[in-house]
Amino acid sequence: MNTATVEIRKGLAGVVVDYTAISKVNPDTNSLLYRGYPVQELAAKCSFEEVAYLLWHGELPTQEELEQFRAAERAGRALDPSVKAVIDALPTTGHPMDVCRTAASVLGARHPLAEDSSPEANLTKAKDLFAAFPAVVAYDQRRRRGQALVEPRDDLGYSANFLWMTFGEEPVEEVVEAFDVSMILYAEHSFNASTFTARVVTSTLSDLHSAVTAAIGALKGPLHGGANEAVMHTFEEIGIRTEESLDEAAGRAKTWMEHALAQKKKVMGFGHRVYKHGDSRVPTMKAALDKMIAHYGRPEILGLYNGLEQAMDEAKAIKPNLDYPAGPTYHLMGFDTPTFTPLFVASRITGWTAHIMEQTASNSLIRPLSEYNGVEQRSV
Ligand SMILES: CC(=O)SCCNC(=O)CCNC(=O)[C@H](O)C(C)(C)COP(=O)(O)OP(=O)(O)OC[C@H]1O[C@@H](n2cnc3c(N)ncnc32)[C@H](O)[C@@H]1OP(=O)(O)O
Ligand SMILES: O=C([O-])CC(=O)C(=O)O
Repeated sequence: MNTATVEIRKGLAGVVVDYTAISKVNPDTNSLLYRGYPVQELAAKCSFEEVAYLLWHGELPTQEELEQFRAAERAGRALDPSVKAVIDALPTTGHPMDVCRTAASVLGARHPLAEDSSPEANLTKAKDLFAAFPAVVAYDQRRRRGQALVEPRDDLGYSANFLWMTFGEEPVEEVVEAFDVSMILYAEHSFNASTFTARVVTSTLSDLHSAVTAAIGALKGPLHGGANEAVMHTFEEIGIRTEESLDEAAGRAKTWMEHALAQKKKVMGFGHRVYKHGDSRVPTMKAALDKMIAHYGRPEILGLYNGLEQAMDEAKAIKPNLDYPAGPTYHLMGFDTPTFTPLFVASRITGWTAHIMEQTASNSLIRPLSEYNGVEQRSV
């Protein structure tokens, strides 16, 4: 084919690849629906467990279904000793996302339904991963701090137990609510890079854990999930000074941003492939961040947040994405910066596995074309 007649869509930008009934991202109205429900409404009225159930089943659970699901989730929370042994064998100098990727793979290799990709088996495996992952993320942060494993508590909900296993202290309700909101907002976002990766792997008729393991690899990068960690590195580079006023912090952040943009730097936590007028999830996540700033009494964090946002808006009119308010929220809660993207993994397991099941139900091998632009045919 003549190159002049071929339209190359780098990064598949603007290309519609398939149907999905799981979520609808509408950049014109800045809206995001999970199975028809606005995500803001789900964040205000539902628990993360209910939202996970909705993503997999297409409907919110009845009270009885929720109780059954919660009981199964609580029964699957303990860290599998073989997964713990593998984590313990990994260096603490490596990135926690490598630990997540390895843990997903080990959980797959040990699952009794590993090679069964029937709808029932995939649903079971999705729910098992959902239940098992908080222990992986929580334990990995603890071991890096030289702390021992904290066993799960089955009298706590998903988010309260996650915080309990991470910090070994019963969290206050306000913090649990903000964390739960972040899990709901991170759960699903149509054909983003990691979900698409999971669908590509699934399209070869490979298994669910292989698809999730690959998706974790895709999420790690700073152009995708790794941006929540990168946002905190920006805050740290500017310098977090607890004694500083909101205005002083905002001033320093603005100066930092002006300098960064003058050097043509990409600042993580801003911009989005689909949303060009702001990310639908940011107002809800920012409200959760505001509550945490008030709860922990940290106005300087708001100063840094506002300063960067204003300077970016004035210079390039580029808006923050979900990772921007999520990063400082997790920081205030006490998570170590490299743990932020693993928190995203724990949440996005729901969306990924819903897409894996959707892809399986209506499969076609994903195999696009490329246009060759190397040297013309020649002889050895
Ligand atoms: C949960 C999530 O995964 S949300 C995304 C998280 N990722 C980030 O926060 C990483 C930072 N952001 C980015 O790199 C980009 O905005 C992306 C990758 C998310 C989307 O990018 P694309 O749709 O491919 O747009 P692209 O990167 O081409 O940017 C268009 C223009 O805006 C600029 N731009 C976009 N984002 C940023 C940014 N964060 N900082 C500075 N400039 C930016 C680009 O430099 C480019 O400018 P130019 O036309 O003068 O060259
Ligand atoms: O949709 C995207 O490209 C990235 C994103 O916001 C997400 O995965 O949540």
